[in-house]
Amino acid sequence: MNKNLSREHPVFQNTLAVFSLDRDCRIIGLNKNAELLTGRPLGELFGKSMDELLLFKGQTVNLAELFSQADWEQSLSRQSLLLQTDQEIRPIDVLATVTPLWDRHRALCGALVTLDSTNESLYHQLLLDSVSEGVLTVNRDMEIISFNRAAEAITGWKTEEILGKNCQDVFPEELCENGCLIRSSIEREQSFAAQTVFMTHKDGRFFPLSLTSSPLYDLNGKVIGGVQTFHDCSDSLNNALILASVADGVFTIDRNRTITSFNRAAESITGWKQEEVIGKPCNEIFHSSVCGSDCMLMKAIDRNNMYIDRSIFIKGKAGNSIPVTISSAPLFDDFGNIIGGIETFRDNTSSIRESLILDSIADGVFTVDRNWNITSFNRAAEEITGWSREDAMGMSCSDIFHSSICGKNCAIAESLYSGKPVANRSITIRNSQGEKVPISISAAPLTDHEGNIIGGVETFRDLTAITSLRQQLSQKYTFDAIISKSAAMQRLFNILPEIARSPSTVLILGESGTGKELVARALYNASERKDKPFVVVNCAALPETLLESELFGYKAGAFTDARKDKIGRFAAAEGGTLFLDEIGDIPGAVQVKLLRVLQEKVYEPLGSNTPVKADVRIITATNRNLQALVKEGAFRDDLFYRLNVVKINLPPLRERKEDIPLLIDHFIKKYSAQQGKDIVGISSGALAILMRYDYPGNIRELENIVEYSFILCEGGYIQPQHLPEPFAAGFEQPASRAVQDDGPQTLEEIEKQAIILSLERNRWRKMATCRELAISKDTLRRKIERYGIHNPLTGEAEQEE
Ligand SMILES: Nc1ncnc2c1ncn2[C@@H]1O[C@H](COP(=O)(O)OP(=O)(O)OP(=O)(O)O)[C@@H](O)[C@H]1O
Repeated sequence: MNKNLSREHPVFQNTLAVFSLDRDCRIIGLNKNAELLTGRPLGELFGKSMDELLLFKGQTVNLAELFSQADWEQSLSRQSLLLQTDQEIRPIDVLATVTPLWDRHRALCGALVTLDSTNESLYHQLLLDSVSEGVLTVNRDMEIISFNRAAEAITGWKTEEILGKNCQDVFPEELCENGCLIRSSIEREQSFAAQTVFMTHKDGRFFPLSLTSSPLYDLNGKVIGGVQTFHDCSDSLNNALILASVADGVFTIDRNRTITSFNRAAESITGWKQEEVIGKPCNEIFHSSVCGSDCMLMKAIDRNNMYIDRSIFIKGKAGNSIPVTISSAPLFDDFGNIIGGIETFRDNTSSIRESLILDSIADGVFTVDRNWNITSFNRAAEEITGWSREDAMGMSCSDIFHSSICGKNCAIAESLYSGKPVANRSITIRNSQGEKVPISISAAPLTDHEGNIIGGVETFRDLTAITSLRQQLSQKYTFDAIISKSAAMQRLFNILPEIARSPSTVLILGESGTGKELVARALYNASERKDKPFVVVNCAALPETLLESELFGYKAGAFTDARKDKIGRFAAAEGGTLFLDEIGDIPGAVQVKLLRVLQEKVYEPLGSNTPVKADVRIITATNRNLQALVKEGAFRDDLFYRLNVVKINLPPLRERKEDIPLLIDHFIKKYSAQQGKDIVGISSGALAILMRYDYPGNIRELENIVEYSFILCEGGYIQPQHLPEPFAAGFEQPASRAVQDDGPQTLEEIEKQAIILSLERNRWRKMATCRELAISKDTLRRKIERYGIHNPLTGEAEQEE
């Protein structure tokens, strides 16, 4: 090293030694004079601490400490500094100036240290010109006494044009009057760092500047003026304005977790003001549920990774808990180095409130988008279906519910067709275990404020408990296979077990189809003879001669064709029950024989004189008026009295219409099971039609109607048009249109069809269609246009009333 180098050295006398330092006061650059002064090249000094090089008043100049002080940017006044070289410490008499360097987030990122020799004005100017920030100095009278090259470039003014002029005359800005920073620095002997103000360029343009103002001291520490450094911050201001306008909260931190920016939305979400939080550790502000080792932002910085949409809770200034969704990412400088992190956060209070409300509803609720994909799924829905919200979200609703009406009988689609919500429809779904769950659903389309269909909402209630209750109830309405809730039949149910147990003959009276045979079988099933045969003979179906041999059998040779013995139905029913239907139709000869069996419990087969014992319980039935037949002499009165020991009267269906829904339900289940169809019930419209009818054929006729409607109804609910003539008259729908079975349709397709059907029904009259669909005329016109619907008769999209 050059030990002779001193302040007298000619090179140093004419130039400046300049060092550039990073934030930790390590040397990251120096000029030729600095190399000459220290006698060491850049390679040796790079990365060395500046503190090791300079002593100030005999002490190490601890720049880091200086940096941490509020007014650190105050230049060190001219003092005798000791320059420490490898071998020795030499005093040099220089003016040392430390100029702070700020990054665009207003964070201190380093400094320029210049060591000036005694040729003040020249070196002062050289110093100023080598600074990339604009520098302006004024005396106490606010006259401009220096203006560097960067200041010229930024403001458009030349030094010679403004030197000696009053600063305010050159820069007549609004803030000159009251808020002049440089004047404040002079008056208060205080520095103001990185303030953003607007300044007028020489060409009249208005632009933002970031200003730092400090007092200017003489050698005795007296304030002789002020110095201002500044740079054009249009870019960073634009960024700041964008940041301020973003609806999400945004804040940035440096690598030490210190908050370096905090936007307006962040202020309104948390209640903190920017000036209260800048410079504070972020965990002291947010107290979030992940502060500490789980901090997403520090993870983002440490791992150079992004974390998106994490739901956490933070604390507001008032101590309130705020649910937010955060996304964190590292923040880079222009050279790609990570200098901190940025976090955006969105207040979820309202959506959480909505989902809390949804979750508090006891009914299952889910919504779908226009393609039937589930967009929300509440807690009750999870419980009823067994599917978790995570699994259900985004899936097609039919894949979750597997219900009997999924597809073309979809309740949401139906509510679109009818323009009315569907309410309380009972269906079955399969839960995640594949088990059937009975539920009651209500459905409606979801529309936005312009009436556009954006999806559908369905609420549903678990009917398992209700169903089992209903089953218990319906058990009350059944006796064996007989179903009825009518008072007369309920009385019968009460005495049927008694009758079944007794050996007495039973006479069942009732119109055709009222269930006489059913009652006879029920009596048999409940009797002690239930393990023995139950034999049915329709007395009206056989001619007189045949009936006798059918009942009592015959001996070989009894008549021409009787080649061998044949047992009769009495013998077949031995020990069991013989049901003689249409007993009013038996001829006189058979009446006699029957009377004998009833009285003596014996009979003789045809062609035999040997009596045969008969242990048979006899139940008879007729739809004829036996008493009238007795009166007419067509029926033996003694037989009548023998048969009429226990009489059961079955009322016609028209006298117990309350049984109709119950019976329909029963027959739907019966035929669904038989035919493998998924028909789950009857629509209220179809039921209303069937309730109005009188049923001369009684329950058999009702059963036939249900069986018929199974031919037309392919699934879901039996509708009026599925009923046989004449019930279905007037309910015909253009089948090809109403239900197009070519795969699942989107809500839009269904809506289009619903509109076409309604237009057709209303003969293309707009107002009537609007009324039916409960939409406005504008909405209808928009939808007609959107779907390209045309009146086939006129070819026009709309027809005036
Ligand atoms: N209460 C009921 N519950 C369930 N099904 C019934 C009931 N009553 C009648 N049925 C059904 O109606 C149909 C006719 O009943 P059933 O044959 O017992 O009538 P019936 O009075 O004997 O008729 P007929 O006088 O014409 O012989 C049968 O399929 C039967 O199962």
